[in-house]
Amino acid sequence: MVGAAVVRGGAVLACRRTAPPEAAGRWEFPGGKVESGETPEAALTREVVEELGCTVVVEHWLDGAAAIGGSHRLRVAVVRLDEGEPRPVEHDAVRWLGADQLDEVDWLEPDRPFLAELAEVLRQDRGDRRDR
Ligand SMILES: Nc1nc2c([nH]c(=O)n2[C@H]2C[C@H](O)[C@@H](COP(=O)(O)OP(=O)(O)OP(=O)(O)O)O2)c(=O)[nH]1
Repeated sequence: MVGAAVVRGGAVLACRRTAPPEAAGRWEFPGGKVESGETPEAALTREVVEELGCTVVVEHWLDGAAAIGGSHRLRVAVVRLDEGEPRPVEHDAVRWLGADQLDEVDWLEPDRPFLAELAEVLRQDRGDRRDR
């Protein structure tokens, strides 16, 4: 599984799931399964088009991988918006969260190990903007 941390202006786009019932209302990175013959980067950009209707460019992968269930693992990459404005297709809400707001939503458990490094990326991103 791959997840996309869409970063813009020091904030990341968190998306609220609608299914299955035990995950509905909880927050995640847009993404999904890497299909056979597909690179993780291609899977990520495909899933973002499907779920948010916009294109992204993969910047870098965050450290580590989180176990999902018994047999899957989740990797998360920082991505940048390319064409279009993200709008939820499958999710019922999206929120832009700054570094200090990441704990304001109830993330799916496998996403949590990525949040500390992501907070650093967001702080850096905000700093870069101020310098411009
Ligand atoms: N997309 C996504 N899935 C996550 C995250 N964290 C996490 O535990 N998961 C789990 C929930 C699901 O069990 C599984 C991904 O399911 P999914 O429905 O989004 O992906 P999929 O590829 O099966 O679905 P689809 O896009 O092909 O319809 O990974 C996350 O940040 N993003």
